[in-house]
Amino acid sequence: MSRKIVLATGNKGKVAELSQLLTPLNIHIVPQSEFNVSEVAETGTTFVENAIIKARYAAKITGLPAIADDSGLAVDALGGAPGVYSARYAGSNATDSDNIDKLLHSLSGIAPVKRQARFLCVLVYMRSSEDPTPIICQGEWHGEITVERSGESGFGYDPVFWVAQKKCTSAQLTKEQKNALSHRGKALQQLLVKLSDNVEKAGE
Ligand SMILES: O=c1nc[nH]c2c1ncn2[C@H]1C[C@H](O)[C@@H](COP(=O)(O)OP(=O)(O)OP(=O)(O)O)O1
Ligand SMILES: [Mg+2]
Repeated sequence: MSRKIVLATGNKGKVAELSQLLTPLNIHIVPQSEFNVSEVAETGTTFVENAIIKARYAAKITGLPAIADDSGLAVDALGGAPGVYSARYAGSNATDSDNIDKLLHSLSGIAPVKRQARFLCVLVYMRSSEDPTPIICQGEWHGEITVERSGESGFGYDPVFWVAQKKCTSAQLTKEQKNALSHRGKALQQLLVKLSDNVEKAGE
């Protein structure tokens, strides 16, 4: 019998990437939108804290185990900004496009060789809202910020994240290609290993 886990994110792009990679497990991943879980304030100063806040909240509302993703973009020339504030870079109601505009503006005049950045992703699995030992996995993906947008796939900052290995932006990769390289894909590979142990044990 497959076990249900709630995916504690309101981001459809994340849901698409995470559910694809979780398919091999004998678990039923349900996005939190199906339970009307509202947005929770991300008050932490680290990705780890924010991922725990989101997982704990979804687990509490649904009574199910939860997986949360907190992620963002760290740009070297900006001292690691926008970092944990990536989703709110251009303000609390900012769209992805607003955030990209602000990023390109902040980097205007910065030479291509000085535009290194990395995506960071923390995934947290909590068996319940009171789980004292959540499983925490992290992934990183290095790239450079372009001077203009290219590509329509993915979400967030993908249209301006240059992937040297593929000579295109991450918004020009297929979902499979992005998952094979990305911060989220790497964190999820680790989580899959730890989760398959855990879910098998819990399901016995
Ligand atoms: O693969 C990615 N490709 C492009 N951009 C990305 C990626 N991964 C994270 N990002 C950006 C989007 C957002 O500006 C921030 C995440 O913010 P973050 O709070 O974790 O997610 P969110 O608010 O969109 O949804 P939720 O909190 O419900 O999971 O980093
Ligand atoms: Mg968020």
